Amino acid sequence: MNHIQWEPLLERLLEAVWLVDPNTLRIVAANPCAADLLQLPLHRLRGSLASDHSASPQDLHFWSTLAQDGLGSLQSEALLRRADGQTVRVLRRISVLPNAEGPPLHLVAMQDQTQQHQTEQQLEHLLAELRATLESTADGILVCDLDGRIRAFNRLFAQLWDLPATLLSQQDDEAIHTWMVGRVTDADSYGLRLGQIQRLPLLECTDVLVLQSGRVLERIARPQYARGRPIGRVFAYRDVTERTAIEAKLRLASKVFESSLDAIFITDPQHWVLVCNPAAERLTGHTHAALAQCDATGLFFSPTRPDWSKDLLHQLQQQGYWEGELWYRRPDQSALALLVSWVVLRDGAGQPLNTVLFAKDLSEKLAAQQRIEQLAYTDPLTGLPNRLTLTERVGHAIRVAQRSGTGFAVMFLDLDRFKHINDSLGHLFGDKVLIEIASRLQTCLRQTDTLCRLGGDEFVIHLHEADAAGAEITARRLIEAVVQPVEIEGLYFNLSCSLGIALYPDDGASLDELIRLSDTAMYEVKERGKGHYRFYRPEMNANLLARIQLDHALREGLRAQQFVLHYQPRIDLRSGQLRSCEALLRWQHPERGLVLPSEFIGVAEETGFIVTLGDWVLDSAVQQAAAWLHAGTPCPVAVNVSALQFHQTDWVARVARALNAHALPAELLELELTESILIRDADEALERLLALRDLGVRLSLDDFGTGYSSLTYLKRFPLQQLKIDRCFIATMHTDPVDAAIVAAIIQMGQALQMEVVAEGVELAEQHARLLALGCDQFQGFLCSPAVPPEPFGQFLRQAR
Ligand SMILES: Nc1nc2c(ncn2[C@@H]2O[C@@H]3COP(=O)(O)O[C@H]4[C@@H](O)[C@H](n5cnc6c(=O)[nH]c(N)nc65)O[C@@H]4COP(=O)(O)O[C@H]3[C@H]2O)c(=O)[nH]1
Repeated sequence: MNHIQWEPLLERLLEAVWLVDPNTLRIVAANPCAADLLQLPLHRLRGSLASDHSASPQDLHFWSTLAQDGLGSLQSEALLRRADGQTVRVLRRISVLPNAEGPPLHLVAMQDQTQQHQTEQQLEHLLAELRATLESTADGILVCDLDGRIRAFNRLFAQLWDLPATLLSQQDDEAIHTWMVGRVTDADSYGLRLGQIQRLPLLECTDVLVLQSGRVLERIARPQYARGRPIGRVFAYRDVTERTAIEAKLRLASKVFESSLDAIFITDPQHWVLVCNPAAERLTGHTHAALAQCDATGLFFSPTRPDWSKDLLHQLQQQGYWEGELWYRRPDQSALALLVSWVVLRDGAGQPLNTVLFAKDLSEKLAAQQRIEQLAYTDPLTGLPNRLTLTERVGHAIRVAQRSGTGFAVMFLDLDRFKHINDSLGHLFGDKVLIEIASRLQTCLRQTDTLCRLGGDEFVIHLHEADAAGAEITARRLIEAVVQPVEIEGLYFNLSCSLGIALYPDDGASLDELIRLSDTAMYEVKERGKGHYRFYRPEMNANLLARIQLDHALREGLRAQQFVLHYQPRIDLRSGQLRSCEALLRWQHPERGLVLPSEFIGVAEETGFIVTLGDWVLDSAVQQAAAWLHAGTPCPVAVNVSALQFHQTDWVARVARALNAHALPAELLELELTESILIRDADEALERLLALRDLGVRLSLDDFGTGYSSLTYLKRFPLQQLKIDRCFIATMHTDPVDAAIVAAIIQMGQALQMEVVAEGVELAEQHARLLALGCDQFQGFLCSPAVPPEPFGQFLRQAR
């Protein structure tokens, strides 16, 4: 049967078509496209077995099974062989073509798949390449669509996030996102940021994520575009743990560099400055720009080692570091001492890269050292050597003297009444006086002598190789220097000093002993009127001992009730009537008899025992006045108050207690105060005096004329009485100056409406003059000395 009749029909088809006889599986007709496909002329195609063109065993097998299974509609891929031996992949569709003239035929239509196959292969290749690229990037990549669904990720991503194997195989986006949230340290911020990134598809951003494992990831999120539109997002994760740590270290190093108190210079290997820190600018007084490109070795100098830089270069080369003390001259020409540490930095091959030098300012340390040394050896107020220096120098002098047989003198100098200055004008003023005196004393001495301040107003002088004659000359010079008028803060006044001298080796063999002995000699001067000098004599020690014994005896005496009060009347000058009396202390000593206050008040004041003794006097005098009052012979009693007593904080309360205890009206008690009491802390004194006045006690100023005699406090303080010191009364009838002073005091008292009492009136002549001058009262042997209470009581009764 001829099937070529089909060919005109087949010719029009665009696909390659065969008609195959199902029995013989021979091609009975074909179209030109089929001839082209196999590159065979039609006539050779016709009649050939379909399987002749198969290029794969599967295809041969296909035709053989088709023969057995019969007709059906099939579509499959097949590999054909062309005439030139090349294979061609086709998509083959086989369908049944009914045939009116015989059994149905197989219509085999074939589409050349070569092109498509090539495209697919190229695509696959491209995909493989893309995958390889994805895998070979240095970052972990996660690709998501706009809704956050995961489209791809690479192995590194899985590694960085420690994704477990189960998640890798599951393809569960939600589980992967949850895993990631669970890995970061701050899940809240992570979630917020991710939400923000999702809401803004065009956002490009870089974030740093810290994972709980300690790993630090940098995440770069970029939009993914297709045809100009964002279709998703690519997240690139990079492990920056190490980099972050290095950056943190660098930041720290930079902070240290910037904030270091020590100057730091970084130089090139030839020591040219490249960089320096702010401390270096402060230290040098130059800006960074001015310091850059300076030769660092030229910045410093060493006054003691001119060739220090040679040593530096040698040691840097040999050992890689150098340390030493150098100096820097600042622009204002001041020189700074520095501790410089110089270090060489080398590369891996050992070649010098840079040098770093650290410079620490030593000025404060040096100043502190100097100050410590100064403090250790000098008196901070006057700058004079202190006892330590004196000990060293005298120790040396003793050693020299022992060898050479020479001697030296030690003097103890104490300012007279310095305490008054300190108390009345304040410590700061007192300090200025001491500085002035120290400098005056210094000018009287040779360089080899040592003037040392022991403390307070006490000075010790070591007179180098001086004998008694030399010491005496120097002592006079020193006293003369002290008595010159002093002017401080516009105030002029005079000072004096007492000075004791001890000689080495005659008096003592050690400094301590010589100081003690010269102190004893100085004390002796004080005792005998001050303002002079004395050499130590062995009997002086006995005096000191006597004072210690006296103190002891006084305390014992009070316990044994050996003290008594005597009373001296005060008489109205005009009427001659008894007005009041002064209680005066007496010590009824079992062996020494009646001892007067001049022999013990000084020691009692020195030791502070005067406070106890004064309390006893106050109480006894108040008791006596109360007794006279109750006996119907009232007589006001005046009691002497020492400075130490007055400055007891509860002094007013003590007075009130004594008055209450004996029920004495306050106006029958008079307190005699000295000027020094009022001068010291005048505000406090005024407060106390007002409190005493409020109690009703009369207040009297004793020994007026001998002290400061200041009008200011006479006006300011609530005093009712002024007592003219007896030294003026004693000579007022012979010395016109003293007479004028007495007259002035009386006039002043009258002007201030104060009663004026003259003390120590012994002569009728004195009495007459005082009366003429208008003095109110007198007290003195002319009338009566102080007498025991009984005769005084009698006196009172008679006077009534
Ligand atoms: N040459 C001479 N002297 C006369 C004459 N009239 C009185 N005197 C003496 O002059 C002193 C007057 O006392 P004062 O100036 O307060 O001076 C007193 C007073 O400062 C102090 N004193 C006496 N008793 C006490 C006391 O109880 N407490 C305190 N803190 N000091 C006392 O001792 C100083 C000396 O006291 P006394 O030796 O009792 O000496 C008394 C008295 O006996 C006279 O016509 N000619």
